[in-house]
Amino acid sequence: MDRSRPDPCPAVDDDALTAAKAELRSRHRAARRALDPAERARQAEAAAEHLWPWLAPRLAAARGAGRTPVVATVLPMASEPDTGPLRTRLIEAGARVLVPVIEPERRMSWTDWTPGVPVTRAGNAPVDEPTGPRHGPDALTDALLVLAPALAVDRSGMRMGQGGGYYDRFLADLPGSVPVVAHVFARELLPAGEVPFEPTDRPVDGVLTADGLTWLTAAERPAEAVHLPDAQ
Ligand SMILES: Nc1nc2c(c(=O)[nH]1)N(C=O)[C@@H](CNc1ccc(C(=O)N[C@@H](CCC(=O)O)C(=O)O)cc1)CN2
Ligand SMILES: Nc1ncnc2c1ncn2[C@@H]1O[C@H](COP(=O)(O)OP(=O)(O)OP(=O)(O)O)[C@@H](O)[C@H]1O
Repeated sequence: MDRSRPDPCPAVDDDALTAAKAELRSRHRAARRALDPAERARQAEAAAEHLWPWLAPRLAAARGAGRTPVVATVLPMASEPDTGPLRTRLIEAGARVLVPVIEPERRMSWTDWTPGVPVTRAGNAPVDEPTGPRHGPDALTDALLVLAPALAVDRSGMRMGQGGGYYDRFLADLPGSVPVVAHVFARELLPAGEVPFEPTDRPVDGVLTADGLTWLTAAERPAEAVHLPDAQ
């Protein structure tokens, strides 16, 4: 996957960047809080449905080759896009589902999620984490997909998360062969250049919303973003 950064980097100083991120975060958090739970549930089903035509053949191919396909996602906070329907499908398709655990120094490890797995609330963020064995980033070296949380992402692939830098650090070391797709609400997919970024930020390859799966940089697609809601 092409993970080159958009160029040129916007010329903003650190304070302006921090302020721009804070403003964008508070705007998107407020919009998320206003979303009706029934609509959130509908959107979770729709997002899983849109991802499936791309994912299912890859899951089947891995299984056919005797491998257990690995997909990373999250156990969502109440305000985030729900990943429940997708996780259920993944387990039914024989995938291994890994979700993050917060570690010191803003690092993450990964644990297996299965239906009914015991979870505990993270110490310093409102997220649940399975209590089972933890794995380092190597568990995702050959992953089929990393579905990354974000508060907003723009069409150049720059994502803005909750502000901890957890995913930034993780993605910086992830092999470029693993596709990274940001999972957001449709209104959080913004025009290119609207998400402020730092040199440590690494663009995502695609964006999943309830409206479709959008690839931003994959080699087989044109340079500009292409919307493929029903991609096979
Ligand atoms: N579901 C999920 N798990 C995740 C992440 C994430 O973004 N989503 N993370 C990705 O880095 C890490 C946790 N990082 C986090 C860091 C800060 C806040 C935070 O400040 N949250 C706000 C509340 C946001 C809201 O409810 O809308 C807060 O506590 O005020 C949340 C998660 C690892 N696990
Ligand atoms: N690879 C890295 N190494 C060291 N510091 C980093 C790295 N990536 C990001 N940071 C720092 O982490 C802090 C938070 O970054 P940023 O605002 O981009 O987080 P985010 O993308 O919103 O959060 P997350 O990645 O957890 O979803 C910033 O101060 C940033 O400089």
